[in-house]
Amino acid sequence: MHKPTILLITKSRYVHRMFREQITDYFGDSVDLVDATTVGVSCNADLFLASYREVVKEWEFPPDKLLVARRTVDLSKIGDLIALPAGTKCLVVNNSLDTARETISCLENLGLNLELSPYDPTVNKVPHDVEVAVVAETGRDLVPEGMKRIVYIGMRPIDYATILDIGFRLQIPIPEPQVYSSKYIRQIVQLSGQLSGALENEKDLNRQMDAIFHTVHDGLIGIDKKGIIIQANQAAHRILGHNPLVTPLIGGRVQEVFPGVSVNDISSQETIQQMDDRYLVMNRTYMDEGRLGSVLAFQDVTRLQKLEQDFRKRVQSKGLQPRYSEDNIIASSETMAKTLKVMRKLARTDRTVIILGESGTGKELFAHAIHELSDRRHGPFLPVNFAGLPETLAESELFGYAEGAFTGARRGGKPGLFELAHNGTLFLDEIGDASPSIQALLLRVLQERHVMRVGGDQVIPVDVRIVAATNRDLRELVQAGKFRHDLYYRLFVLPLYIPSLRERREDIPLLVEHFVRRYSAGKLRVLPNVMDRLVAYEWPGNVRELEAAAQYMTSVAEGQVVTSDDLPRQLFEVAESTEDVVCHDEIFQRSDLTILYAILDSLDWAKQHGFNRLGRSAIVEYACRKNIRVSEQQVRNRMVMLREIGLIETGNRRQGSWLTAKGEIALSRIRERLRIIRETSL
Ligand SMILES: Nc1ncnc2c1ncn2[C@@H]1O[C@H](COP(=O)(O)OP(=O)(O)OP(=O)(O)O)[C@@H](O)[C@H]1O
Repeated sequence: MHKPTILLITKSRYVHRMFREQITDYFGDSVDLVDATTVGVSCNADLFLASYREVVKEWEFPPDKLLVARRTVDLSKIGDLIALPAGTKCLVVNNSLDTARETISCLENLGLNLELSPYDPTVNKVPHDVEVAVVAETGRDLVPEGMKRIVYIGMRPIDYATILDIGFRLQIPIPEPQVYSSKYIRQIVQLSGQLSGALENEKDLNRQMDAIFHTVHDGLIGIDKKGIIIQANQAAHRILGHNPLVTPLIGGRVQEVFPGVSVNDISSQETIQQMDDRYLVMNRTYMDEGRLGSVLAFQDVTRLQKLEQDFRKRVQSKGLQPRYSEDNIIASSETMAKTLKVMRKLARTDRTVIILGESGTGKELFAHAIHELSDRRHGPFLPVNFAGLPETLAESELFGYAEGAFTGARRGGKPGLFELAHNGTLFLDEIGDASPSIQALLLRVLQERHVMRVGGDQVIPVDVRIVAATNRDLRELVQAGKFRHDLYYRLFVLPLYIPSLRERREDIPLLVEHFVRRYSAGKLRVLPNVMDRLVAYEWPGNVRELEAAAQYMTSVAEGQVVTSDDLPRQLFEVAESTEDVVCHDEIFQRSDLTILYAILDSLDWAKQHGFNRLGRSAIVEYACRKNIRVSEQQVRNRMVMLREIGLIETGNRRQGSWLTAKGEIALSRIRERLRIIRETSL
């Protein structure tokens, strides 16, 4: 399994080190971290994580791969800042003006009652009345002279939302997100504890707490010793669904606002509490052992829990699904070698691919291989088969539905396959069977690259690669008015044709051996005359039918070999009539086998390239290109013999020859024989 790589783009090595430590804390060694200062920014990473916004002006990134980390402040380090008298003028020093401004906005978000201004290291001018420098991360050496006091607030860590974003983008599980979010709550509570120690009376405490309380995202409630709420921030009102002007929390009993939760049992140890159908992470810190009351901190983690559940489900379903790669495609024929070569090229383009071929030729196998060879291989691969999909279900399967979209709709709605395949590949199998209304919806999403859930009003952008497949003639369906021509052109970007098994009979022995080995656990082998019959058969159901035949033969065979008595019924009829041809052992023993091969192969080449027939001189030229030296006379003699045994035919007026069905079979047998001779003579 490929390990995703994150390229860290930071301005200083301290920040780089902190990013590295923090990401490793969360994701362990499931990601590789690379430093942009060592490898440069052009490296082929799965995600570019930058510590500053202006990075986009410096380099061009694939937009879906760049993430500018949102940063927060380390709450455990700002105790000294809180203890400063209200209104103190401070200079915030960072290694650039922009980062200093960012730090200020983080501190202001905490509601600190200080006058903070950024320090510009390039100007080096300090307002005369400022005596306190607030130093974040890398500004230590830049503090201007004349400062009476320096307050260090440490590194600004990556915020939790960014960590989640990284996990989702790279599809790596994030262990127990709620534990990390509650770490944050614990810090807030510790801070409140520090405050209570630093401040003497309840009035001061309230004033300072007010400052911190209002802009943090966690619900905070100050409770007096009798259990009455004396302070509550906006987040607490929002989380509990109280309008502070209509039903303020202040003055109420704490127990009443948390129905079903035993508030008295909550301690400084954070716990997850269920309140109706929601989940809250809560803890409570007693100040001065409860004499000054307590602070209850809480956060609504219903969404996080749901995200986590969805994520796990997704990872699990991904894990349960068989994933095939190119290695699972068994083939030795030249035709398939060419097909595989084209597939590898198409796979790397990220464009829509449509796989065409008869039923059972391995189209789904190829779709998997394309995904595995593409840059999206770490993302999901989701198949949807339109042949068996009832029209009534198709829309909600593909696009999901919003909560309350219809009676019985699941709470919170359900994501559709397009959403789930985000950053991965969606395999639209049997696309020719999609109903007209589904075709219209597919067209829209392929044009607009976003979806809207059924009954929803939100536009959800999706980054999905489409691989479609069909065994029907789509062009014919378009002409018959059964398939939209605009969708046809959207899908028909990169077609990949998978040849039928009878067009590549050389693959048959290899496939038979493979499946017989698999279904007999290596105990059975196939007799040569049985193999001849299998090669001669037309295989209308292609590899799927061959696999089923192997299952049948290995079930009925006795002893260690598969005999002609073990062949499935459909093979009896055809095999009898062609056996005399393919068992021409004397052909294989002939010393001029390569000449016979050159003649048959040239006629096969002609057929593949749309020529109905080929003349003698063209056959000689073809043989020459294959390094087989042969005269026109020699070709003429051999062609007489091949005509007599029915492998080729020649037009009445002798204007060229072509390969018969028997000739095709003989050719694949000769190819196989030559391959064995080549391999054994090496
Ligand atoms: N070249 C191959 N090597 C090994 N197994 C193969 C090969 N081609 C097909 N198969 C197997 O044959 C079966 C049918 O293949 P698959 O479902 O990919 O065909 P398909 O073209 O998608 O069929 P349909 O059009 O009916 O959906 C599968 O079990 C697949 O693993």
